[in-house]
Amino acid sequence: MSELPLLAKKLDEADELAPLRDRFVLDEVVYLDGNSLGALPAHVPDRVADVVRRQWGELRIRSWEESGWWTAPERIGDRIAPLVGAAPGQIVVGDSTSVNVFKALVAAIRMADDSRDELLVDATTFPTDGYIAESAARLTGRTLRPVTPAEVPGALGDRTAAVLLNHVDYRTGRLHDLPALTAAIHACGALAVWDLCHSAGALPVGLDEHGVDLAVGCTYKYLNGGPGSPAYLYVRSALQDRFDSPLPGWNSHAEPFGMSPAYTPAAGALRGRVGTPDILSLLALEAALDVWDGVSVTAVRAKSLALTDFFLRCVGEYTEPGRVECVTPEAHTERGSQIALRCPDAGEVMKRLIARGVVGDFRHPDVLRFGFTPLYTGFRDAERAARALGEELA
Ligand SMILES: Cc1ncc(COP(=O)(O)O)c(C=O)c1O
Ligand SMILES: Nc1c(O)cccc1C(=O)C[C@H](N)C(=O)O
Repeated sequence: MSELPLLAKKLDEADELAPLRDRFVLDEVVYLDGNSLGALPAHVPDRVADVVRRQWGELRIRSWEESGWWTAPERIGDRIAPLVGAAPGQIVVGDSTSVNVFKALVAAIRMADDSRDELLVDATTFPTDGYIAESAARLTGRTLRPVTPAEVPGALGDRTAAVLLNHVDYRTGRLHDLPALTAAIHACGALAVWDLCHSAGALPVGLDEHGVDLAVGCTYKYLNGGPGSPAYLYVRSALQDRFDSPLPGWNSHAEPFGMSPAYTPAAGALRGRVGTPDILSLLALEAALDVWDGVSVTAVRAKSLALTDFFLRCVGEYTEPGRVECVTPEAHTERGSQIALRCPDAGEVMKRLIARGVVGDFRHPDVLRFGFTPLYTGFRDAERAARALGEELA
């Protein structure tokens, strides 16, 4: 009889973050897919109902001012800022990650010296970043060069205008060295643009500390903003005056209600805004961010590593050796908040796991992906998932 179930129980009992689970709507399912869609914070439905019934239903147009709708993109950006190590005034929320990748890349190229004609992109990236980078390069007359993050230092040079990288790889869960890569990019005179989709809310990012130039991220994963909740754009304060948006919509105008035919950009991160914000999603996100009150990202990171270590230990005990290959690095300095296991029948195995109440996801062609969200995932969840996995793989 394995001692792991008892150990899991003890680890849960000693876990200071365990009570946070009550802030979410969860059931008996072991939910290891918060790296795709975060769970629903329990207070969000009532808050959204208030936005719909009172702010929209009763106050109607007055809500742009009285309910703070107009300033929501920057206000909510300031709520996200401490989670990614940014001082206030550098993040605006709105649009999708894809759209923000576009804004960030074109703006970065416009800030770089004209002689720099290359844009480097993570060759292993979540596809949307690669597609958008290709279009940004084509529109600006630059050459797109896909390279793996490990190849970036060797690929940098006088020709590099900007580099787009993922902090954590969506497939393998590998955490890339943001401080070192940003420093290398700066040493060659280029701009560093980071996609934080798989790191924000799971581990410390340190945007200001490491001098990141521009960053984007989604809010529906570890920030639990809900399906399709708006993404965010970070523009380092020192660069804001030079941020020349390729999508200069009226919401980014210095005087939006001046209705001038001439465009004058607003000061600060507001330049990253485009058109009318998606208020319902934005305010659902704002409510969702309340779950972070009193929670430190450092504590979240410590639990995330403990959870993924424990899950790997359970998989090691419950699964026949060689049946799966772990593609997530073992070193803590190289691991995000997910474990990715490779096996040829991953698609079928994940279907069976989901059918028995263990929800992770399958990533083409052969990866089983298990995301660990420290705010609501426990050690018993990790043990149950590994046990079910071992049985399905047997
Ligand atoms: C690294 C990364 N970038 C971007 C996206 C998605 O972008 P969008 O929010 O535009 O769908 C995802 C996930 O969907 C992702 O994992
Ligand atoms: N954004 C998603 C969606 O709209 C539907 C299904 C999944 C997603 C995801 O976020 C996938 C996720 N970025 C991934 O890492 O695979």
